[in-house]
Amino acid sequence: KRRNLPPGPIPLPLIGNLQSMLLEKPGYECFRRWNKQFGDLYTFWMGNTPYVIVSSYELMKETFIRDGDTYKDKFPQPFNEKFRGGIFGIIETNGHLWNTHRRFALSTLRDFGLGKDLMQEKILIEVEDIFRKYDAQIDKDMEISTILHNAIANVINQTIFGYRFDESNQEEYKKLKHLIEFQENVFTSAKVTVQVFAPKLGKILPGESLEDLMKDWKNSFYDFFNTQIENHRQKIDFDSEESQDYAEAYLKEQKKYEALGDTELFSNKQLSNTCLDLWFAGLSTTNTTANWTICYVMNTPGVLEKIHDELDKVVGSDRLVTTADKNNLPYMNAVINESQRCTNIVPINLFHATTRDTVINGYPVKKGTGVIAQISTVMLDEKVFPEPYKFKPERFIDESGKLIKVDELVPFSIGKRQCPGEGLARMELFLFIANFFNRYQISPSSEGLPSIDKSERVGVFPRKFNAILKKRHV
Ligand code: HEM
Repeated sequence: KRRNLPPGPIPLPLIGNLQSMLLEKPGYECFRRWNKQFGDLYTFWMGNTPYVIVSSYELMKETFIRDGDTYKDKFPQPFNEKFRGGIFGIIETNGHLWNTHRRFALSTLRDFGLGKDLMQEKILIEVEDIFRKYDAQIDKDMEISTILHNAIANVINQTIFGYRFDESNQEEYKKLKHLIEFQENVFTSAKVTVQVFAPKLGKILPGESLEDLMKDWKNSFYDFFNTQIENHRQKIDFDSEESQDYAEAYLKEQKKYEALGDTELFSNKQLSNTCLDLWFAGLSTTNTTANWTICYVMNTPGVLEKIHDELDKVVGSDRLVTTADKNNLPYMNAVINESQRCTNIVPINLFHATTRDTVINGYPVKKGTGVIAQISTVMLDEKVFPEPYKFKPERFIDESGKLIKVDELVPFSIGKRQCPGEGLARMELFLFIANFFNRYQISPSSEGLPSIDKSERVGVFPRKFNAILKKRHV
């Protein structure tokens, strides 16, 4: 089976090369090594399945961008199909279903004011809310990450279902947070990773089966999404032009399609799964990045002072920082860029499949072969980012103090599947982080600095940490 594929590390029976990823946490170091050993293109085996790894920006441009249609499908994962009861949503679907729903999600996000003031207003309500919560504990040793998580959950839930998690529904929020943490802890363990990606080996491992582990968790999530959708269905006014949230917009679109006799494309199952995709993809990613940004800044001498210097020159008070300030805050943007690069949330990107027979770097690659744009190693390439494990925002600033655009900064991936939430995520990261540092001086709690060690788990997850905040403008 290996003969015609680009050469790569020798796979072991049943597990393939998965063990390297699991042993070298958080999971990208083996890919960096193989990149040096085999070059920009090699084959990595997850269980019995080969994936062709594209591992330089230049080759990604040639494949995923210039020949985007060839790389736009997702490689089917039986686990996902079992979990969802079919192939639904945006992340896992292909063809017309995927294309229609991706476009619908993008245009709905745009209608909700992404790039305009409407979305900013929603995020700034959350910024003011976290200020109230942090202000109540000023000068005390306090937990930083939960308040931030609640705010980011509010932005996505407001966008999808039109309401926030405030004092009145904290129980619901806590339950959801618990489910997300369960996913972050259990579903990323070595055993579960083997069960998902090397199922033949996974089946013979002792302990709970994947199905048993998944059952309650899956039911609780779908219950939440289905309840929200049912509530919307009961309240919806199909005659109103404007929609308040994604679920409402979807139900209206569903009605239009039904009137044309199509009950498949905008189905109920597709709605709950699209909500699941947006909710998950929108919350964990943004929260993890924002959370690590604070950790990196606290751990890197000199950065906080530079952030404050710039904010004092440009903002100069405790007024809210808005997107209108963004272009005047190059250092702040550089901090966020560097944080996205260092946080590097996906040690291995999502699994694509070729839509036709093709040739990459002279190797014939058959239609339906797994192919991955290895973005995490591109962002750790020392030729582009010297001392890649060091947090150095200056690498994004030129001699005249301007922000430099570096093509190899690709946290949102590239090509036809590039993250559709990028605009929202960027806006959130800027508004939450710039406002946080503008309002507060942060210092370590009695427990010391938050950890930036990633060697405990496969994957990158938010840190729980305490710190002491003081107001900078009194
Ligand atoms: C810092 C924040 C975020 C990062 C780093 C991030 C990163 C990514 C990456 C690497 C992919 C995989 C692309 C590929 O298959 O090549 C992706 C896909 C996706 N993201 Fe994000 N994302 C973020 C925030 C968001 C937000 C806020 C949303 C929703 C509002 C979102 C929704 C999605 C969806 C639906 C996909 C699947 C797209 C498709 O398959 O067509 N993401 N994201």
